[in-house]
Amino acid sequence: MIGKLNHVAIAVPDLEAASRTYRDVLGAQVSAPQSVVEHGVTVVFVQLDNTKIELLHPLGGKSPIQGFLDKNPSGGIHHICYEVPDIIAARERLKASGARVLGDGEPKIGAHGNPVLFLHPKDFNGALVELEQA
Ligand SMILES: CC[C@H](C(=O)O)C(=O)SCCNC(=O)CCNC(=O)[C@H](O)C(C)(C)COP(=O)(O)OP(=O)(O)OC[C@H]1O[C@@H](n2cnc3c(N)ncnc32)[C@H](O)[C@@H]1OP(=O)(O)O
Ligand SMILES: [Co+2]
Repeated sequence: MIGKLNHVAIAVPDLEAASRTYRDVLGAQVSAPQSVVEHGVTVVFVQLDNTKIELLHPLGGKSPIQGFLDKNPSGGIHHICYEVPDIIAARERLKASGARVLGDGEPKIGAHGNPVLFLHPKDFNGALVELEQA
């Protein structure tokens, strides 16, 4: 069911500083910040040869990543995103297996323009999992 690693997301307290680190210290290709209001984050993409890094910062007063940053003020790895060919089929299979699909269970359009869902970290060895139909 899961295919490629689409991205690894890092929640950061200072998006500009994190962007500079990836661009100037690690020599990576870094995008401009992109506000994704529906997801409550501002995101910067770090393009790698074989996957992407998402640098995330809370946007608005109800960001789902604010709690994570409160607990991890220096930031940290927030989630991993796997690609699936059919996100509805994946959702149904996961629900049938007892995994918790977060939110209302309906896919939203993510930062890459594809439908995404999130799975509870407690069901996946403490890792927040995102699925993206690609
Ligand atoms: C721009 C879109 C972009 C894209 O790729 O397209 C994105 O990726 S948007 C990313 C932001 N959106 C989300 O993260 C949506 C899914 N996340 C959530 O629904 C929440 O963050 C949730 C439910 C995972 C955690 O919410 P909250 O922190 O408010 O709840 P708790 O503090 O009660 O946490 C419960 C339990 O889970 C542990 N936890 C929380 N976040 C993480 C995490 N990122 N990785 C691993 N574990 C996490 C937390 O420590 C609690 O554990 P406990 O042992 O009970 O303390
Ligand atoms: Co993501």
